[in-house]
Amino acid sequence: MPRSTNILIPFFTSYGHTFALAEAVAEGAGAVAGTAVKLALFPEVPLDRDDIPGREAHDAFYKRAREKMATIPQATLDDLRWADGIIWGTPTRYGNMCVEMKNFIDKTGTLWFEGALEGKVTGLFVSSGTLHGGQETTFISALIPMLHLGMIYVGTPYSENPHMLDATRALGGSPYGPSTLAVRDLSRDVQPEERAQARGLGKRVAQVAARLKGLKDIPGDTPNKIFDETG
Ligand SMILES: Cc1cc2nc3c(=O)[nH]c(=O)nc-3n(C[C@H](O)[C@H](O)[C@H](O)COP(=O)(O)O)c2cc1C
Repeated sequence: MPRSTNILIPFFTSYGHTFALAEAVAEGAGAVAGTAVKLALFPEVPLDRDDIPGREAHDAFYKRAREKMATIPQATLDDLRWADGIIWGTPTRYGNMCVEMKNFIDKTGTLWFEGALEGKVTGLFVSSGTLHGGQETTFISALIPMLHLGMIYVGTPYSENPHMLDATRALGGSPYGPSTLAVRDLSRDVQPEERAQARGLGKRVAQVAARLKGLKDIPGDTPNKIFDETG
């Protein structure tokens, strides 16, 4: 019997918006026959947080998100080995990925050395506070380590996401991937179009990963070992 296609969805969320997208991504991937899906949280990096206005309300969102995610395990490097496709989720932090995701990526040196992630399929999803707060820079900057690791990036096309052409409403989502907006007081819910785009990414990555599974092991002209000749 053929092995299933394994899709890992590692993510971080402070207040739950990225988690809501992660659930939709998981739903989309899980709808593809023969796919096993695992959600996993990047370990939290403790920060000395400043006392921003509205801290109490933010803390309530944080606590509620932790309750909802009580059964979700922490992401490990073995999860990355297990996966045929990896769909990463991050809140925007100053136009970039969150420290939790970067911290996790920076532990993948051995996997990079082995080429263990080469040929795996990847995608991203993002939550930001505001529409122009750096969603696209978050996607593009987070894509860079994926390419260093040799992964194959999958985005979300216009044909499946017509809301991306509707410039009259503040909706997340771009060809780079699904996204949502939390707004300043965190009160905005993920919108149906954003959820559908997240499901679409999950489905697309699962389908492409199923096709490309084992790509790295197909014999070619170039040995797949980074330091074979250079030492
Ligand atoms: C340190 C910090 C930096 C942030 N930087 C940005 C930013 O550059 N642009 C933006 O739109 N939102 C920014 N935000 C807001 C977060 O993106 C927002 O809280 C997040 O999308 C909520 O997602 P979550 O519910 O999954 O945590 C920042 C938040 C924090 C705490």
